Amino acid sequence: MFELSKQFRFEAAHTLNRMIEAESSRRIHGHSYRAEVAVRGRPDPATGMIVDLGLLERAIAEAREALDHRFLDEVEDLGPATMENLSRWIWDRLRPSVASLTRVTVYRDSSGDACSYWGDAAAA
Ligand SMILES: Nc1nc2c(c(=O)[nH]1)N=C([C@H](O)[C@H](O)COP(=O)(O)OP(=O)(O)OP(=O)(O)O)CN2
Ligand SMILES: [Zn+2]
Repeated sequence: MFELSKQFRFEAAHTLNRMIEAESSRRIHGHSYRAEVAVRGRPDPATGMIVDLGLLERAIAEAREALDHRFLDEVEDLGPATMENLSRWIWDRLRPSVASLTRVTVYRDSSGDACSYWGDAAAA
């Protein structure tokens, strides 16, 4: 079994309703995010690839375009702009074109935060 992954970065603003640090979180503020998209499988003997990284890059480019330099509160279907919802949102966007998708991880390196999503089936 192999895991192949690709990362991308995006900068975005959001607000958040929280029980702690409530006032500063409700103000519009921004973060630098890094996301990692992973597929698992065995390479096709003919191509030597699980999936062509170029196809992964195309799928990522569409998702990145919808997130980078955006106000995340306005991104359709995202809900509250948490790392949990971002990882699920990226999963939902990529899954139709990347069948072997197994994990999406969103990082906020400046604060050491990370959140991974393996799809709802993984919870069962
Ligand atoms: N379970 C979660 N908890 C929190 C999330 C989240 O996505 N999931 N997000 C936040 C906020 O985005 C908050 O703004 C982060 O605050 P903090 O870690 O204090 O980061 P800073 O904005 O202070 O740091 P920067 O280095 O400027 O990014 C909170 N909780
Ligand atoms: Zn924030």
